[in-house]
Amino acid sequence: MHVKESSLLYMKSIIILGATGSVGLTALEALYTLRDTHKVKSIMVRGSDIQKLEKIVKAFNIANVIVANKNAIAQIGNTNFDRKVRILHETKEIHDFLQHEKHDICISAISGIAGLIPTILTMYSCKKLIIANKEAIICGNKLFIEHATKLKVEIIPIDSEHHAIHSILTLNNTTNTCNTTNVKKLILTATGSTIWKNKILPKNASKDDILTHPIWKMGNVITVNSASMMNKVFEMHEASILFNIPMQNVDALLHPTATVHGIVQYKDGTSIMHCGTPTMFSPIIAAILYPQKYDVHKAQNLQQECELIRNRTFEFYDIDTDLFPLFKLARINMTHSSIIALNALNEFYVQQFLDGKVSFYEMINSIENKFEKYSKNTNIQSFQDVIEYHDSIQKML
Ligand SMILES: NC(=O)C1=CN([C@@H]2O[C@H](COP(=O)(O)OP(=O)(O)OC[C@H]3O[C@@H](n4cnc5c(N)ncnc54)[C@H](OP(=O)(O)O)[C@@H]3O)[C@@H](O)[C@H]2O)C=CC1
Ligand SMILES: CC(=O)[C@@H](O)[C@H](O)COP(=O)(O)O
Ligand SMILES: [Mn+2]
Repeated sequence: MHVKESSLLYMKSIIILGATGSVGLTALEALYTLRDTHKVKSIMVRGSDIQKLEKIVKAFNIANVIVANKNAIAQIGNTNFDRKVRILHETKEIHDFLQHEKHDICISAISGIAGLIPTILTMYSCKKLIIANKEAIICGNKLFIEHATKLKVEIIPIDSEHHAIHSILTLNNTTNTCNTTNVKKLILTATGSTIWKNKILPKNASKDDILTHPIWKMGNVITVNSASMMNKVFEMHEASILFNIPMQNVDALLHPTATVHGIVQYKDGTSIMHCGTPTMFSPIIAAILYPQKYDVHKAQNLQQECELIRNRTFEFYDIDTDLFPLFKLARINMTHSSIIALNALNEFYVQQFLDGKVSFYEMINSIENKFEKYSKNTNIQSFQDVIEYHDSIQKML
């Protein structure tokens, strides 16, 4: 047998949920680097840009393409998809496929609660979950972790701060068990986006201000969430759920350069900080290869990482709630249903903002005011309950 053939036998198969997005494209970039050992077999998208989709499918020779938005299917008829590509668009066939088609690794990178059910279903057939989709984690909450535990799915976070914390908590082992025994606090860093950089009060913030991030190039929704600081509120819950640490022991500090991504403070008064160039390439490739380590010199674009801390000043500040009123919500005790309500309100008003229907300031005020009204304690026992509760909140808006 030729060497090439024998290595094919060990090719790891990948499914990317949200392959056309910012995280999805970076994941594809990482997987291109690993193309001798990893094969992108399936992807799921909404179908917003069929030409982009077509390019990806061709470049990676992808076998299965799930398109969630049925209206996009009509456009696919006019494109050059190879006839061998299987295109799935009916809800039942999508669900069956996700639940039963075997993949070695799932990269969950759909934005919003729309990623919850696909991620949950994939856990039946794929045992390594690399996840960026924080809304799925916080809305699924303890049900999400119980589901993964029951199905023996290994979860590896790639949200940059959670990747940092995960790297610290697994420093002394290779089994993906996070050691939190002597942990006092988990601290996430926040850039503050342009709001902090240019000290713009929310009242004066324009759409251009908000959609230009000084550090990260991301999808629109998370870019807005970053500027409103809702991203950090979500991420604190995400950390609490993933690492099984009470919210009182999770904190965030403003750190404008995003050189340090996460800090673990121990009971003995010492802390470990995790630094890295602000690019999602690092968490993604680390998670794909975990527990093996990636050799940074293999990737041209990460050479600078060696220079990361030379002549640097590391600044950390408390998060100012005059600039970021929504950060007050990080200090409120939330039930499972109130987190779902908060996400539902946020998804609704962020979309209104992106559609030009409300200003950034109105968006923030609406989320804050409506949260008081809609955050009732409702019993959530299943993923179905999560989706129904989310939908019921959005119907009232
Ligand atoms: N961007 C980043 O650097 C980071 C992102 N995250 C998190 O990762 C997730 C993805 O973020 P990001 O990549 O920025 O988002 P993008 O908006 O750039 O991409 C979203 C992706 O999800 C797909 N999608 C959207 N809705 C649906 C749906 N209903 N069904 C199927 N697919 C859908 C989109 O398909 P289509 O293109 O066809 O619309 C696209 O592929 C979010 O939860 C975000 O908070 C976390 C850390 C960093
Ligand atoms: C890359 C990543 O992980 C984002 O979630 C990032 O954290 C957004 O930046 P903010 O710190 O500005 O929210
Ligand atoms: Mn993050």
